[in-house]
Amino acid sequence: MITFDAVTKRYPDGTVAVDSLSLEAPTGEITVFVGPSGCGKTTSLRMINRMIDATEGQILLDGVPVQGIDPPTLRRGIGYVIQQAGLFPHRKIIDNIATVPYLLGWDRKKARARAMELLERVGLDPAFAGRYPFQLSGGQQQRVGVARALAADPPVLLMDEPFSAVDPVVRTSLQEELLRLQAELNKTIVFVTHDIDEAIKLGDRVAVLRVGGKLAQLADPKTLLSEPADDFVREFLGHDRGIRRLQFVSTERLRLRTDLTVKEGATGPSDEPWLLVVNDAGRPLGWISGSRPGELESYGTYTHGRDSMRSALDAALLSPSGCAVAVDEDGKVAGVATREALDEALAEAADG
Ligand SMILES: Nc1ncnc2c1ncn2[C@@H]1O[C@H](COP(=O)(O)OP(=O)(O)OP(=O)(O)O)[C@@H](O)[C@H]1O
Repeated sequence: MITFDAVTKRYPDGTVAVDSLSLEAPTGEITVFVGPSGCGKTTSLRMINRMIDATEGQILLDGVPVQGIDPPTLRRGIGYVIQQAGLFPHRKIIDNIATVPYLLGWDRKKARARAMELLERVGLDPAFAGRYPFQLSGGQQQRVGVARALAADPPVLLMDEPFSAVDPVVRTSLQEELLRLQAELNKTIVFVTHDIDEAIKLGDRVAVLRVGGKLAQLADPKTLLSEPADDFVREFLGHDRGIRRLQFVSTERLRLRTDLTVKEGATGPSDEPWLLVVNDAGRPLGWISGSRPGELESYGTYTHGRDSMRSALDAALLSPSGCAVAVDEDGKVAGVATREALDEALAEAADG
């Protein structure tokens, strides 16, 4: 566990970057620091591995004050990932990943074997091992940055806006990769971002900081969205706070109709305005309407019980029928969530 105990950082010019910050980042969880530019996120993060020293108060690692640990020893147990990966441009990918094991005096063969293992772990082709950073895309470099931080298997990982320099699609896949890795590795992660969506997606706990380095709220994402502590947090969460809350509402209890699907080629007259056509394997092909029986219209799917109500609503909005297609883990149609069913679920979510 990482503990901030009344930590203040005053820079020599008098700027108070962090003001009496007290919070805990529990072991095995992702704690996200989020807030507007200049609110002290990076300063807070860097005080953990002593790249910056606190002016007052203390930071404890499993109860031990970091001030008492010499920085090289401290950093051996703390992986650090930054924006744009910060790879050594003249070193091959494999040697970039093996940087810390080399520093720790591992033999070359063992360090390289570890690097190869990590390359695969972060979802990269082993063939990249012999390339140089400039021969990789930004997203791939970022994965190498994560692999490098994990190389010596540190219990703590500090991540400073690691995904903010890549496009939104790559960013989403990096976020998912991190969550997948974390489910296996259970590191204690402190993650800095200015993007509230990223904070909500990744954080077990989210610390919202305001300019002046003061903690505005520390809560799990669901609580943050439903009970913002004050106007600053409310505003920072943005106007679509309600929609975001749906991310935490399960589709398990969403009522499905199974009488609105027809096999391909078996369509006949129906009283229903829309029917969903499925193939022999039970996968969706498209909607047909009574008014245009020959044409298959687009549809949106969500995985029933696994995806959230936000996904179900998104799926409904992608279908001209206004209904969401519920599929199982194999992509087979489990049923259809009609507007009425979605309405009921939304009313329930608003109550709860
Ligand atoms: N070396 C320094 N000397 C003086 N002031 C500094 C120094 N480094 C940072 N600051 C100031 O401290 C405050 C907090 O900076 P910090 O980089 O921690 O914020 P941040 O929340 O990470 O911002 P951003 O999202 O823009 O990176 C800012 O007002 C910044 O200008």
